Formats: sequence, structure tokens, C-alpha cells
Amino acid sequence: MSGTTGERPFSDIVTSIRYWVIHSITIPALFIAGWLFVSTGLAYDVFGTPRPNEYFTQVRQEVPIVSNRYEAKKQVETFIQK
Ligand code: HEM
Repeated sequence: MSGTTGERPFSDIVTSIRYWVIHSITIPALFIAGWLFVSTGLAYDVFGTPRPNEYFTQVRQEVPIVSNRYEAKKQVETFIQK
């Protein structure tokens, strides 16, 4: 038949009992895992994002914007010093 790849249609899958037996667990589990990933602070460590109190330090009170493309690496290194 034209217009089909031969795979099981989504409309058939998402209206099947078996799909929802599986996904009533897995979809909320993924949501909760994501929530915990953020709420425990693990996401900050994994992605290196500053925590709200880490944007400024004792030695650097200005915004850490890279302003010199040829010295960018050096600038970033000074920004991330304590
Ligand atoms: C650990 C997490 C997950 C596991 C182990 C899992 C497992 C499965 C299994 C076994 C099937 C085949 C179901 C069947 O034929 O009745 C399936 C299909 C499917 N799942 Fe999941 N699932 C997970 C998470 C999710 C999430 C989070 C979504 C979307 C929000 C999702 C969307 C789908 C869709 C759209 C299909 C149909 C895919 C196709 O056959 O073309 N799944 N999954």
C-alpha cells in the first residue's frame, strides 16, 4: 500500500493496553528521574552550570563574559578560579 512504511501505526500503539501497562510506569519514572536530577543538584555538577550563589566570587565581582576571543581560554580560567 502507498503511504505506509509497514510499521505498526502510532494510533494503534498508544490505544493498546500493553503500551499503557508499560508507559504508565516509565513515563512518570522519567519525569521523577528528571525532577531528582535537578532537585538534588546533580545537574549542576554534570553540566558545570553555576549554582545561583556561584556566579560571583570573592575575587571576581563582575560578570564573567568572555571579551577577548584570542585570550578566551585564559579568561575562562580566571573566571572559574575561586
Ligand atoms: C525506561 C523507559 C521506557 C521503556 C523501558 C519503554 C519501553 C517500551 C516498549 C517495551 C515499547 C513497545 C511497547 C509495545 O509494543 O506495546 C515501547 C514503545 C513506545 N514507547 Fe516506550 N519505554 C520507555 C519510555 C518511554 C517514554 C518516556 C515515552 C514517551 C514519552 C515512550 C514512548 C513510546 C512510544 C511512542 C512507543 C511506540 C514506538 C514504536 O513502536 O514506534 N516510551 N516503549
